[in-house]
Amino acid sequence: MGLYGKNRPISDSNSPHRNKSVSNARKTPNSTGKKPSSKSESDVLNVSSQKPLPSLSNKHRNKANCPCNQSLGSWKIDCSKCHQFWHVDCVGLKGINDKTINSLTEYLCPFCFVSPVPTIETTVDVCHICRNTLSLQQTNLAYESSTAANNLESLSQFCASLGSLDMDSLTKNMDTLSQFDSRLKHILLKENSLIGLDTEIKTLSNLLSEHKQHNESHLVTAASNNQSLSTCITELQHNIQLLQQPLPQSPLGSSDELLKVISDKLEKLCRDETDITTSLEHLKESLAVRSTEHEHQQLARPYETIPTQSVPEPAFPLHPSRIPPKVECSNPVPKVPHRQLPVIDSKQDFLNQAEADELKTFFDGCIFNSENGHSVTSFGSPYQYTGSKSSPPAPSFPDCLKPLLERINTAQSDIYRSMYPDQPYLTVPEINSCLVNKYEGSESYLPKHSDCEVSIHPESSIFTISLGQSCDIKFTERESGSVSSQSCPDRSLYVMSRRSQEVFDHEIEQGSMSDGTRYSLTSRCVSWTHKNSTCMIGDSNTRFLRFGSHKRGTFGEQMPGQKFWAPKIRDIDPVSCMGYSNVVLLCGINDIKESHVQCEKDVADCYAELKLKIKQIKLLSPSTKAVFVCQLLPTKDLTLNRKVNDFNRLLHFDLFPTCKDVEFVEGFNQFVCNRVLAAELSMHLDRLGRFDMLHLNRAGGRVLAGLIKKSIFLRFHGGVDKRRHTGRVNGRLYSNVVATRLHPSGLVDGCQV
Ligand SMILES: O=C(O)CCC(=O)C(=O)O
Ligand SMILES: [Fe+2]
Repeated sequence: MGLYGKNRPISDSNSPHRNKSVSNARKTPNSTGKKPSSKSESDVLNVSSQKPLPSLSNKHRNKANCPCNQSLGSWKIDCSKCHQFWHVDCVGLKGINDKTINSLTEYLCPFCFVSPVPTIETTVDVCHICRNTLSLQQTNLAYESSTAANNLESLSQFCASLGSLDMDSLTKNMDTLSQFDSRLKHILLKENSLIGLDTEIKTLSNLLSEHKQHNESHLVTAASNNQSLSTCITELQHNIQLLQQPLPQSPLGSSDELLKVISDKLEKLCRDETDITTSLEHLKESLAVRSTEHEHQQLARPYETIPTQSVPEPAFPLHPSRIPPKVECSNPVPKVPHRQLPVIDSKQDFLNQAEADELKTFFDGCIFNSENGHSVTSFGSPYQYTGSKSSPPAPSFPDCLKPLLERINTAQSDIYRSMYPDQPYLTVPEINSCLVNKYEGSESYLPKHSDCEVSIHPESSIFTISLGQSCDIKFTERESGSVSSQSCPDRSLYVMSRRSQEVFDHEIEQGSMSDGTRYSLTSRCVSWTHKNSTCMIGDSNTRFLRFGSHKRGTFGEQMPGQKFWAPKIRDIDPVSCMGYSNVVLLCGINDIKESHVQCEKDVADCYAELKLKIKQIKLLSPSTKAVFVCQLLPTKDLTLNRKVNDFNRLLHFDLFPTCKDVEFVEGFNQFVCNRVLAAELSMHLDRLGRFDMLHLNRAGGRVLAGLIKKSIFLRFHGGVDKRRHTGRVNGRLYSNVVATRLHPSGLVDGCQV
């Protein structure tokens, strides 16, 4: 076989048999002279005998011409068996280069290729293309008939049962059912919109009665509106009750009667709804006039005291559409002292001479990768830092470094325990990585930088041991530009905190070293899970939240962190957040609980204090990616709940839309609005089993922990910020604390924990 390619071009125009059409060579099977089979050909093949079968006898073909009989001008390939030439395009080899085709040792053309599926038996001279196709058809047919046979029995059973059906009554029943179904849908739709309307009316009439006390001028219209509205509401409620009553039991077949009862009630409801909507419009108009006038008065108006045990009605007449005014923080944000030292500890002669000599000899034999002004190698967990040109491999700690690592970990533990003496259950961040820098001669240097990498544990100290030639390391406070330095003689140690990296840069200037070699060994606690590091600051409701690596009861290894106690907003210490990727704040209830917080403006002041803290955190800790704020949880005290509502509304309408990288802790709304859930999650107050609706119990703590964890991980998994300056914040609808009313048992119901 071969190919007519560039070297052997044969175009159809060059072909000696160009004018001989292949189809001319075709013969009907009978004309081939072969003996016809006993069955007729169309019987065997199950094909129409009208057209001649595409049989191709070898003898009649013009083998130099492609059977397509067209001059396509493409290369040709010949069949190994029948030696018929074909255009490469005609046999589906278009695009394959001539080299590949020439390298084929065998090629069977469509006439000679026999499909691997069994071909049909025939004595007729049928070309293989047709045989293959027909054979496939036959196989399919066989399969389909066997499937049909299998299904035949169940089909015949079904047909038999169809015969015994009373089609008339079936059609009737179906009609009735579909009518019933569409009317039911209608009722459900109406009921939902009516419930919504009912709530809106209640809110508006509460607002109205509130306004009545302060403004008499519009009282007449409003009062008459209110009166007609009240009548309508009573009607509406009556009708809804009627609808909710069990419908009369009807004997089979009287579904039409049932439907009539329902649709009568429905019609009545619709009429009432129209009346109410009209009255509502009037009411809204008269309220709109006055709400502007009273905005400022309202902010300064003291909250009325609502007795906890005797008020059956909702305590929150506030409507979410009343967006609170923007709360301005004094600008610029007052500075918080960062309280960080560039070096928290240092020791001369940290290593003895023998230890130092052993290490120097070891490092002299190591391969270092070139960086700006110096070179590096590393051991333990890999430490990757911004601006690095090389990613040196990090083999495990060599034996000569192990005793040193142990000493450093003891020092780390001492520093950590002294910082958090009251949290002995916390796991000390383990120093697991050592980066060795090699400086050779006076030309070498270390560029200005800070070790504020996300992979370093925020509570890890950073230990640097110097070996060989001494030098000075220079620290610059970023904000003020003030400079200090630390001398690093042979065998000495200096320690920096991770927090200080948020405010200081360090460097070794060119010329600070004389000739000779200096090695520095910098050890840290490093892991990629530290990108989730979280600083939690909160009141007593955070008491059951624990960081640590235990599977149950802690946030686990994937979310390392530290908890800080802040009963009031003023106790939030922005310094504790430094270096953490996430900050979670759950604080404020004890502030608004204070007796001097008497009106909406006082609540706004508490909120402004929180907003200021958040701004300070962001200034002090550039590494912090997001501050997550928890809404305040409602309490058993109805008056306090009004303040809770006002505070939360400011979070929604002021904090989240105006402060970048401030996030919700997701899921709080369900958390506080589900009465059963809320009761289960709050502490028991007394022996009677009444709930302390201010504090979460252990289960409540677990739910809260779950919500916090979910919010943090959601953010990392591409949560999309869809903030809008409307009733929706971050794509979520703002919702008030659930309306509080007395439970029949006498316990306050509805708002919780
Ligand atoms: O060589 C030193 O003393 C400092 C090393 C250092 O700052 C670093 O590796 O990040
Ligand atoms: Fe550094």
